[in-house]
Amino acid sequence: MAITLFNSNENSNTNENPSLSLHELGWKPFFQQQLTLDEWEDAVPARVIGLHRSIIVVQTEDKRLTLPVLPDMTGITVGDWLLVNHDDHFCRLLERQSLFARKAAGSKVNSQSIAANVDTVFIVSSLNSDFNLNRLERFLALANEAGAEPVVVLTKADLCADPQDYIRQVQAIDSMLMVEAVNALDASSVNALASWCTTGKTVAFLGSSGVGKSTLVNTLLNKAEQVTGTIREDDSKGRHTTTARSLHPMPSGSLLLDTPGMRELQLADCEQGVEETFADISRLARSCQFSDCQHSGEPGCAIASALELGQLDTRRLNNYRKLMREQALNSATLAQKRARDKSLSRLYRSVQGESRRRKKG
Ligand SMILES: Nc1nc2c(ncn2[C@@H]2O[C@H](COP(=O)(O)OP(=O)(O)OP(=O)(O)O)[C@@H](O)[C@H]2O)c(=O)[nH]1
Ligand SMILES: [Zn+2]
Repeated sequence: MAITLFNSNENSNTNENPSLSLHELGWKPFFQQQLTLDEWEDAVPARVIGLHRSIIVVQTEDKRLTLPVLPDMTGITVGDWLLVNHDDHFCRLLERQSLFARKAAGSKVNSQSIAANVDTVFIVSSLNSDFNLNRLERFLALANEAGAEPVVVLTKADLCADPQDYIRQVQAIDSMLMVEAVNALDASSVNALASWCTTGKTVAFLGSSGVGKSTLVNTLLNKAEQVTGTIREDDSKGRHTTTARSLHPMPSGSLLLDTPGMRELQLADCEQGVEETFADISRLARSCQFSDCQHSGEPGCAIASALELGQLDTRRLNNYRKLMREQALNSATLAQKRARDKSLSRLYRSVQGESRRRKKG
């Protein structure tokens, strides 16, 4: 996804941008209740709106600040709420209401935060040969794992003979799921998303390449043309280009969280997200006669009878099994890698210790 930034120079601790109220920045009782009375006196809430290699750009109720990234600030990501004291120094990170994270293998960082405090994630799929229920379920599992409300947006409705048929297919996944079919190029059609894009709501987009995410965003931003997502940024070391990872206010009052990391999200350590996405199957499994039922021909299998009665789709059951296997496999690979890194560093330490002892001796 490539969109235009509001302000390419984010490196000035000035009051150059219009002030936004805390509510407009996405502040809610969930964050408010985390503050002590002392903290209210000594600090102000600040939302992370931009993230670059060595600086974090935050917006308080009355100013924009750039903070240097200090060691105790690692893991902070765009969308986070921080407390900043009256000298503009970082105090602490507030607990997140939702978090998209990439489970990265490695000895130091096991999980990389990608986007925090997203209220609604639009899962975008186009109404053409790209339409794929299995893929939608995969994105739903990611949204559920993150704790963000998913809304399915079916684009290219103008090119589709029967969008209603696709809407029905998506609703068959989960009757409570919100689904909208739109022409992403047409503002009046995209207006169907207005109720999720109200003041102070943070929204993000997930979906494969070419499904119309940038088009949707540009329509929401009232932009006629699209500009690429890299920005020029001034910092103390001079001018250089970085990848945008930012939160942008939109004309509707909502905040668009746009970060390239959303593309690389994988199903790993995601069991809860998958279970939530397939809650109907977990529910059925609980009423199988045997508590360890494998649903492969055992007597009294509730899943087998739901399949027989047409209450459960074979496709959906297969995809559930596939995504469970996939997330377990990815998690196992991560665990192995972590264990390997750990034992390697133990080995290095013991070798170092040994050679030191030899030198001494
Ligand atoms: N007719 C029609 N064309 C659309 C619609 N949505 C997107 N398109 C076209 O589909 C193409 C791809 O759209 P993009 O918005 O670039 O897709 P994207 O999801 O941002 O793709 P990436 O940047 O690769 O992730 C563009 O040519 C759009 O003009 C729609 O609702 N109707
Ligand atoms: Zn069973």
